[in-house]
Amino acid sequence: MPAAASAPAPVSAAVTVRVPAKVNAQLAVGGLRPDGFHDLANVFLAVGLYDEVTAAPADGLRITVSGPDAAHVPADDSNLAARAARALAERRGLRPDVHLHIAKDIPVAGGMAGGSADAAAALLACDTLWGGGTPREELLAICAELGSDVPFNLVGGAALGRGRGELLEPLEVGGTFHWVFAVAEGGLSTPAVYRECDRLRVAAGGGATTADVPDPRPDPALLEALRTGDTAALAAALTAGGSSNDLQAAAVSLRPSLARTLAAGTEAGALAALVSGSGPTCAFLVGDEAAAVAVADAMTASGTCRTARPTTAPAPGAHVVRRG
Ligand SMILES: C[C@@](CO)(OP(=O)(O)O)[C@H](O)COP(=O)(O)OP(=O)(O)OC[C@H]1O[C@@H](n2ccc(N)nc2=O)[C@H](O)[C@@H]1O
Ligand SMILES: Nc1ncnc2c1ncn2[C@@H]1O[C@H](COP(=O)(O)OP(=O)(O)O)[C@@H](O)[C@H]1O
Repeated sequence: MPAAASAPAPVSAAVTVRVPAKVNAQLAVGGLRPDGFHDLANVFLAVGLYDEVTAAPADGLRITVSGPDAAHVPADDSNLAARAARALAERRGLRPDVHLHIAKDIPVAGGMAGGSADAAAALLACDTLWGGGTPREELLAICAELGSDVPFNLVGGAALGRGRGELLEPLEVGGTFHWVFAVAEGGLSTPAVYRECDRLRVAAGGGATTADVPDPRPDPALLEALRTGDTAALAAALTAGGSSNDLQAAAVSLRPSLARTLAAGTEAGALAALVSGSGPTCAFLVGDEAAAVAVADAMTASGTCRTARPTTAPAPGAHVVRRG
């Protein structure tokens, strides 16, 4: 293999990409696969909490992080943004000479795909800094190698994720939905929550593998509610059969205090309450902006979360917001 070249003369001094968090409107979890992943029907919805990743030319690869949760984000090679820059540089035969600064606003280890978001943003920022031109399909393939959620963070909006979540079909959304996110103190480990889901299934008398668990399927009523922008219908679909999130029971089992957080949101007037992905962030669907502010205030006052953030969905995927 030829030696890696220095990065081409950058098109600008720095490129900043904004990238959204996500909530899983539905997370149907199939059985444990031989490769350690679970097949999913993952209805991703990008929400308006954002990280920004700035890529600037440097000698070697450097990571810095700012924001209230910065201390909980690794600033070394294990950072998903660093892994994204290395993966792209390797494909393009370049040295990963880049300083990545992550301005972090997405809760860390909160079930909102913050690390995946930074990986997608770093990929787009580096590609733009290094002259662009990597085909979208290739960027998506690199995203899928970095993690199951990363392709969705690149595309944003709403999408159905099949396979382990990386095989995306865009979904139509017919309106704006209002949400409040109750951010917990401390995170939950995604693999630990999947393991707990398997453990609970076995304890309930079933098995946990693909042979025992039915194929995960998207709920047609939930997809229709998204398509028509119908908040009441979405609330009904989110709570049908308890929760549209198959990881919710596992997250609550590992963090029993989440039951109180969910109840506090319902008491405050939320139309639906669910754990966001693997948690521990809890997501509350509300009717409008005024209700979002009221529920966020009530959640903060309830003492059942660290902070509460009102926002809307869908949000756009990773996109360049500044150059130079
Ligand atoms: C649960 C979800 C829901 O969108 O996200 P979070 O709520 O954590 O953000 C995702 O499935 C998380 O995706 P992501 O965080 O990208 O996971 P990956 O890095 O690909 O995998 C980390 C680990 O999670 C487990 N995993 C992940 C995806 C999947 N379909 N099945 C799994 O069992 C495996 O143990 C895997 O080793
Ligand atoms: N850029 C990053 N931002 C946040 N966490 C990161 C990042 N890179 C690696 N991590 C690691 O990934 C773990 C999961 O973080 P995150 O993606 O925010 O949560 P989740 O998988 O629950 O959505 C963190 O505990 C952290 O150690």
